[in-house]
Amino acid sequence: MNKFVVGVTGGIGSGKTAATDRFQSLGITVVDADLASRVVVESGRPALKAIEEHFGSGVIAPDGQLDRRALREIVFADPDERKWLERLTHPLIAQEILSQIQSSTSPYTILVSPLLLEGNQHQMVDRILVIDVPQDIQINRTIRRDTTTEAGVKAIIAAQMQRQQRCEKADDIIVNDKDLASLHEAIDRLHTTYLDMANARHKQL
Ligand SMILES: CC(C)(COP(=O)(O)OP(=O)(O)OC[C@H]1O[C@@H](n2cnc3c(N)ncnc32)[C@H](O)[C@@H]1O)[C@@H](O)C(=O)NCCC(=O)NCCS
Ligand SMILES: Nc1ncnc2c1ncn2[C@@H]1O[C@H](COP(=O)(O)OP(=O)(O)OP(=O)(O)O)[C@@H](O)[C@H]1O
Repeated sequence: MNKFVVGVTGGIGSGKTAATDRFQSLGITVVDADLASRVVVESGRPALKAIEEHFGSGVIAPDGQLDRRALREIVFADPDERKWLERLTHPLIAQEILSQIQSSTSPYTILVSPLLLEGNQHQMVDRILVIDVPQDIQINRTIRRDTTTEAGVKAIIAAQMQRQQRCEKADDIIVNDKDLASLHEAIDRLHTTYLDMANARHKQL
């Protein structure tokens, strides 16, 4: 792929969305794996039918849509069920992501994904930016944002790559432990660097 793509990752509640909202306000197209994961299980899609057959009608809401909360409780309590769901949805999510990247016309493109480094998605990116936070901040911010418990957040953290391992794979790291203004300053600096890298790539072509 000749587009310059920056992958942004980090654990749940680390601030990926807060970071990528800033890139978007700078005019950069943001492809979001969490949003792509919703598209592939919309009602009427074959994946939703397969999920209903496997997990039963308890994961389908009265309006026919996926009951995300019900499925979340099952898959983060049982790694085998999570793996089953990932085997079904990850190839579809990858297709959706690739088509969105191909449609991007901004100077470079951001792919934001909680699982960028766990599977194959990192193969779609040229550079990896990790949004890193200490675990106590990660848990507190997620509880404040979602109606969830500390145990619920910890179950998801346990299904994700460990913080140190993630940081070892990063080209760039932002430690998001201060206010949003500090996060924005760090993003603005990286944006200049990424524009230079994307320009250098285009000159080579
Ligand atoms: C289980 C589901 C239905 C729960 O939906 P819900 O709306 O409650 O949560 P949402 O999708 O917004 O995810 C919240 C956060 O949980 C974490 N998370 C989601 N899926 C996974 C997973 N398979 N492994 C580890 N962490 C995950 C991410 O940090 C994500 O940002 C949903 O997360 C899902 O379909 N997951 C499987 C697909 C997947 O792996 N998505 C991750 C992006 S590729
Ligand atoms: N620097 C910051 N200061 C204060 N609050 C912040 C900061 N960064 C993020 N937040 C808040 O913390 C919460 C989690 O951030 P965000 O939603 O961006 O995380 P995320 O990594 O996208 O999470 P998920 O993996 O669940 O999608 C949000 O409510 C966000 O507004």
